[in-house]
Amino acid sequence: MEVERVQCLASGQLKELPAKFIRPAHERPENTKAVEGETVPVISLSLPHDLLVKQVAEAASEWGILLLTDHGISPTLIARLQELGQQFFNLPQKEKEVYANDPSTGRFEGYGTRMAKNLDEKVEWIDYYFHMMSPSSKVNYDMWPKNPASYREVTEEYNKEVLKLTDTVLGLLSEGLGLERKALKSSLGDDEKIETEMKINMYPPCPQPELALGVEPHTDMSALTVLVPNDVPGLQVWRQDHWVAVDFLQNTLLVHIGDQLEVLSNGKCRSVLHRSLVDKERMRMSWAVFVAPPHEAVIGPLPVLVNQENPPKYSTKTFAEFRHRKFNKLPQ
Ligand SMILES: O=C(O)CCC(=O)C(=O)O
Ligand SMILES: [Fe+2]
Repeated sequence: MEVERVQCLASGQLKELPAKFIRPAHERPENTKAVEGETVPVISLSLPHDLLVKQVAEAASEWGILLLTDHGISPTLIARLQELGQQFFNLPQKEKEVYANDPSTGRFEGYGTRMAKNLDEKVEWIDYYFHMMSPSSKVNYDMWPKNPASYREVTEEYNKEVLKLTDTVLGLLSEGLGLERKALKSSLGDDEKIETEMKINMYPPCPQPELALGVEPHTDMSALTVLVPNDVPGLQVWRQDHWVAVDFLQNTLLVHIGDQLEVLSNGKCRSVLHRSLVDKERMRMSWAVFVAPPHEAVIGPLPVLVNQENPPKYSTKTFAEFRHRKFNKLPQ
C-alpha cells in the first residue's frame, strides 16, 4: 500500500499542518510547555566508582534518564553512524520504499511512517527506520539498508560499543540496588541472548510545530535505551507533574530506563515517560538503541528486592507477553 511519508509532505512547502497531525489542545506543545531551570542529570563515567554508583542510582530512581559523558564511544564512530542515517533519508524516495515495513501484517522492520487506524486518530510527525541489530542469529540483514554501502559495518561496530556500555550501566545499576554487578544483566540474558534494536527517528521540519508531536508521550518497553540525537533539541521527559526539555550536549549519550528495568528493580528504577517535539526550520534526528531481553525471558521483580515491607509491585511474565499487552494497550 502507498504510504504518505512525512518527509515528502514536508518537502512540499506546506503552510498548514494537515488535520491528522494536529493534536488535541491538551497534548499540544503550546499548551504543555516544559518548565525552565531544571536539567536532567549529567554523569561522567570517569567519576570514582562509589560516587558513580550513587549518582547513577539516584538518576535512575528520580528521573529514569541520565546523560553520560566520558562514555568511551568514539565521537568519530557516532558521527559516521549519523552521517549514514542522514544519507539513507536523502536517498531518492523509490530507493527508500524498497525497505518499506508493514506493521499491519506484523512486518515491523524497515522504513516506516505512522498510519492512522481511523479518521480521528492523530499521527506523529516522523518517518523512521527500524531493525533488529543483535544477536546476529536473530538478525535478517536483508532488512538493513544496503545503501549507504558502509551501513552494516558501522552499525555493527556501534552495536558492539553499545553492548559494552550496557554492560557497564547495568553493572552500576545493579550495585546501586545493593546487588552483585551481574544481577540485572543475567536476568536479561547474557551477551548471546540480550537483544538490541536500532530505530533511526527522522522528524522533518514542521510548518506548525506548536500543534504537533514527533513522538507521543510513552515509556520504552526495553530494559535500557541508548540514544544519540542530532543537535536539534526536541526530547522532553516527564518529571513529577511537568515536562523538562533535555538539552543537547555534544559527545553525550542519553540512557533511558525502560519498563523491564522498572519491573526487575520493583520500581526502584523508573521507566521515564518522554516525548519528542519537532522544529519549524530544521530536521531533527535521533538514533535509539533499545536493549531488551529475548522474548521468552521471564521478567518480574527480582526476588532479593521483594520482602514483606516491599511486596512485588509488578506481575511476572515473559517479555513476549509484556510486549503483546503493551502493543494492544492492555493492563500489565
Ligand atoms: O527522538 C527522540 O529523542 C526520542 C525517540 C523515542 O522516544 C523513541 O524512539 O522511542
Ligand atoms: Fe522512546
